[in-house]
Amino acid sequence: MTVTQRSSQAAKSDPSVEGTASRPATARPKTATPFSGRYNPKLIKRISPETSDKGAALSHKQWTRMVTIGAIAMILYYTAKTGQTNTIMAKQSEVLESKRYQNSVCTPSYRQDIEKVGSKDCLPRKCGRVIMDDLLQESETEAILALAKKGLAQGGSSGGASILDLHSGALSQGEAFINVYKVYPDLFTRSEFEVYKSVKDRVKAAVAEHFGLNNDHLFLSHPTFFSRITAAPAQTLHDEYWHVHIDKETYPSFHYTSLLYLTDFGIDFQGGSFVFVDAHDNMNRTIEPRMGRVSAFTSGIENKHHVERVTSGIRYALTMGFTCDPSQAIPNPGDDLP
Ligand SMILES: O=C(O)CCC(=O)C(=O)O
Ligand SMILES: [Fe+2]
Repeated sequence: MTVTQRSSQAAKSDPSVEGTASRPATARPKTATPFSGRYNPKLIKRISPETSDKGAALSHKQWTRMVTIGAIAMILYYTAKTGQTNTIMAKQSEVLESKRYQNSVCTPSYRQDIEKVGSKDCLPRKCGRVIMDDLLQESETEAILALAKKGLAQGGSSGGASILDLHSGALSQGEAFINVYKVYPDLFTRSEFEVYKSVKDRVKAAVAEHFGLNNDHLFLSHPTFFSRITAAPAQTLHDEYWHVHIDKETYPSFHYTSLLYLTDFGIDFQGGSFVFVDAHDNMNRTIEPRMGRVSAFTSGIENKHHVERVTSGIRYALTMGFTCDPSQAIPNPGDDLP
């Protein structure tokens, strides 16, 4: 699947989201045919208000009122039921020409945690989230996807979610994990590790730049892993990726989380959107995965999120965690190759 094959449709409506416009991935052919019924604008001039409702059981005005009341009632019903409304921060079908971001206030405990374990140069200028579509080249993303596919093909969870951690070697197999380096010591090449390191370095520098950190005081941390998600039913708790969570609680060393998407929502898989669950304004903010799209966010309570269940196809992504705590830093995989 190449970038140009992806469909296009740009949308940006959340006023709290900042950043630049996007461009459609490709031009979508105009397929809409004019509506030929009585509300076709071309017909309006020919229908006078006096004659337009002649013979109708309900007048135009009454219909409009009924439809409006019905729509309001439905919106109120769903909002009251879930308490949340939804907006899309980045659609799969749009290409962000530069970063799109949303700032938020850091909680005191998040800042205190960084102050306790790391440099003050690792404190964010602001908390929040950012999405970038132009950080990596298509060839790099393709190489990373090929690496992920090759590694994950050697194992695989019996449920819907498999992981491959190139740092520890953990690879899902059945209902447990194997160490891929023990079972397949020569699986990955030096050049594969090099492209992985180069992508990681670029993402890390972009995280440092966006949040206003000194990159030398930010470190890659555990767990950093590839995920492959299918619609297969979960067999163990490891397969239940869809729960709402806070990364700082799930992965205590994380201060910043980044995600690199390797396949496309709506094309390679259905479902599987990433959703920020914002309590301050009862809003769910969705990022639709797009190949090569990078998102990053501060890992505290301000960025509660979950992944929607994948309903078909295969979703590949790379989760990379960054910490301010030098004692939690992990080395690059392949550094010990002869
Ligand atoms: O794959 C994603 O989009 C997010 C994964 C996630 O939330 C996590 O690994 O903590
Ligand atoms: Fe997460």
